[in-house]
Amino acid sequence: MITAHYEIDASDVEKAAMALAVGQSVGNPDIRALRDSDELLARHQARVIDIEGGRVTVEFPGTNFGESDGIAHIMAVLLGGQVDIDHIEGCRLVDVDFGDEAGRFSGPRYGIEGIRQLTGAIDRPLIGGIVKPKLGLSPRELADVCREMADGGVDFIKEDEVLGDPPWCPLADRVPAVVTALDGMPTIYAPCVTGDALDAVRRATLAYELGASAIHVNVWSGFGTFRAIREQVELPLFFQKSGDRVWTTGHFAMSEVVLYKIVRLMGCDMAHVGMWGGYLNESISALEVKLGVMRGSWIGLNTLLPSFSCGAHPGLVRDLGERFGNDIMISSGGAIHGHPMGTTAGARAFRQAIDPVGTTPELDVALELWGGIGSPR
Ligand SMILES: O=C(O)[C@H](O)COP(=O)(O)O
Ligand SMILES: [Mg+2]
Repeated sequence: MITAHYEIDASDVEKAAMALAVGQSVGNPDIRALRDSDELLARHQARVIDIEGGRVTVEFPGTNFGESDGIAHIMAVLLGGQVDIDHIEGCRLVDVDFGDEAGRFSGPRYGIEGIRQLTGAIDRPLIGGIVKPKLGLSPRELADVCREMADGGVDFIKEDEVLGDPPWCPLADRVPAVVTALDGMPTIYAPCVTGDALDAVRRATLAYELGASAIHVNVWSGFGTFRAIREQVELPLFFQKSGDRVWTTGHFAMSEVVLYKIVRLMGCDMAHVGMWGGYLNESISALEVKLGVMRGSWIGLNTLLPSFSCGAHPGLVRDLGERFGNDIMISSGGAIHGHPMGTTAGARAFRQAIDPVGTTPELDVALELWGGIGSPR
């Protein structure tokens, strides 16, 4: 059984809730068919079990889900046809208990602990480096950028989400170039393989064969694609959220709790969580809710490492760690490559913000440029 919690906007919430339950299980929300026997309805019709104001809880019988019905099918049931009913003016999927149906999903292969083991970053926030310029680099230049970031001490590198498989920097050429450049270094490298399911899985497999040590996929690939890669490619998987607000805001949407539950269920090991400070300045409470979903104990699954980015700079590092704990990654592109002393210095400044040893000229320059340590709010 799957239990879904909704916030419904309708003049008649009871009618809306019934329309949702019936329409998303047995049939037309208004008209019963001749074959709608009592027995069939008892077995398959979703049940409205609670209504409090606009908050509605609906149970979907487990028998409605076959073993190979993945997240696409489940979401079509939980957040599908109700958007096509006029008298339901808004419907937000606030939370989901996937019940026994969660058992078909494997969750993160590595989790936070696994990522720590792979990188050797055991007891501190991790630092991620994002390749920038996002576009326009040749494989050789991209490899140089990655090497410079690794020299500066980043634990993880991802290509930015707008890098696909262009002819001037194809995946097949750039992955070996970067792998060679990072040879012997502990840094994890995640090429971006965002694409339609077929292409994303093919590209992830190719990246694995060419020696990549992680995989980066944007939300637009679709949740099932993350799961397919998780099952077929034995590498840490990074979820990049840009685009998520299309699904989490508006009259018909899922909450971020649901989003990150799905991301964890699909088997991602690291996920872009948002940012505190920077050009995406989310509230502490909203971030803590997401962190709870990613790092809290949940149905026996491995945890998911939250990656803060979108305007991160060294002046924010200490506060991020103090506020949200060690089990985070802080990822940056702009403030690494925009450091006046260059990319390696930019990466080093982030590391110095975590573990300052001796003099810290790179950090000092960064703090001068982007602001000193101090809470964003
Ligand atoms: O993909 C990301 O996380 C963003 O592009 C962040 O990049 P920035 O550090 O340049 O803001
Ligand atoms: Mg980006």
